[in-house]
Amino acid sequence: MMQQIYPVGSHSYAYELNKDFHFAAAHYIPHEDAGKCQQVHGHTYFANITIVGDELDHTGFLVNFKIIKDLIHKRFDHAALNNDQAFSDYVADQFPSTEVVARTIYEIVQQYLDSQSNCPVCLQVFLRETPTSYCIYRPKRKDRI
Ligand SMILES: Nc1nc2c(c(=O)[nH]1)N=C([C@H](O)[C@H](O)COP(=O)(O)OP(=O)(O)OP(=O)(O)O)CN2
Ligand SMILES: [Zn+2]
Repeated sequence: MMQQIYPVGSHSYAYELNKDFHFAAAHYIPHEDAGKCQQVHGHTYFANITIVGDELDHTGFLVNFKIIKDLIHKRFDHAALNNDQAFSDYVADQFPSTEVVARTIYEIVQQYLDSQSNCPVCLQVFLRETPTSYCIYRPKRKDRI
């Protein structure tokens, strides 16, 4: 796997953790304006997830790298994204575009982080769909940054 640093906005948290992983998945965009993307096709997605916080947990981790990968990889690797309940063929904001998949990954990760007593925060999800196309999803925050 290529080792690379991805752009992250400045923040004042003490710890910043990044987890990289791949997953292979099929999808289509169910709208005629999506051109060839209307046809079912596959990608080897590359994800980089950035998590920040000020406190470590009982293991000395901000969050376990393995859990972050498993949350996404176990659900989406070798999956047909359009069949996953996170996505819909009827609402554009839920079509499995790079943007929506990146946002969905954020939502899954942050939901897990919300259950942790040391309160880590997912700052952004970088999602590469092809060698020439990627999206960064950064939730809007009023606090800390
Ligand atoms: N804003 C978005 N635009 C497009 C998305 C998307 O998710 N968000 N998706 C697609 C297609 O699904 C396709 O997977 C990617 O398209 P594209 O980058 O055009 O792929 P190519 O490999 O053909 O790119 P080249 O750089 O021309 O080789 C389309 N648009
Ligand atoms: Zn695609």
